Amino acid sequence: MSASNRVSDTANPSVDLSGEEGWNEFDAPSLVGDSLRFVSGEPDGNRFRTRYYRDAEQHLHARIWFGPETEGPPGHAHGGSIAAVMDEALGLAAWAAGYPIVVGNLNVSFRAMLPIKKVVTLESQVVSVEGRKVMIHGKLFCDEETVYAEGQCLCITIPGR
Ligand SMILES: CCCCCCCCCCCCCC(=O)SCCNC(=O)CCNC(=O)[C@H](O)C(C)(C)COP(=O)(O)OP(=O)(O)OC[C@H]1O[C@@H](n2cnc3c(N)ncnc32)[C@H](O)[C@@H]1OP(=O)(O)O
Repeated sequence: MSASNRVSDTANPSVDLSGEEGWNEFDAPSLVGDSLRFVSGEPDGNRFRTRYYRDAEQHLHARIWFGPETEGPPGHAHGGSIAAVMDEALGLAAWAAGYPIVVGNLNVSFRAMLPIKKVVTLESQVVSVEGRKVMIHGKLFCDEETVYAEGQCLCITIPGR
């Protein structure tokens, strides 16, 4: 990487994470404290910037900026960065729906390369609850034609929460 690229990568761009009409901002830290620091801990940083919302049906959505420090393949997000976002957001979706969980199993399908320095949308849905097993599905996309990743997340409720 050239020195000039490095300079532009460390600049602090302003990023628009605003939601859609009908979405209400969701105060995730008030629910789960510091547990979101790994992905969401640096709101002005160059890795991820995230903002969570819920719609009228209480489904969790997010606007997520994949910054230059998420890079894997040149110009595109590292698969692990996408998996980390899925882990946090789909786990949080279960918590937001009232299930205190940890993630037991997470499958991520990488459908298209995700350009860095781009804001994408995550949507999620609780698809089933059987005993302690809560299944959440989600996808990362920028429009109907462009889905970057899909996730299926099996969450297991933890006792005493
Ligand atoms: C402490 C929390 C603080 C706040 C956190 C805020 C989070 C914020 C948002 C989150 C962001 C971050 C999110 C994160 O990063 S969470 C961090 C990453 N996840 C972990 O570290 C979890 C590690 N694993 C465990 O702790 C245990 O294995 C758990 C608790 C998951 C289950 O062990 P436990 O001994 O308790 O239960 P059990 O073994 O009797 O199983 C019970 C049932 O579940 C089924 N099963 C279990 N595992 C799997 C599996 N892998 N695939 C398929 N099925 C599985 C099992 O068959 C059984 O089903 P059934 O036989 O009844 O039908």
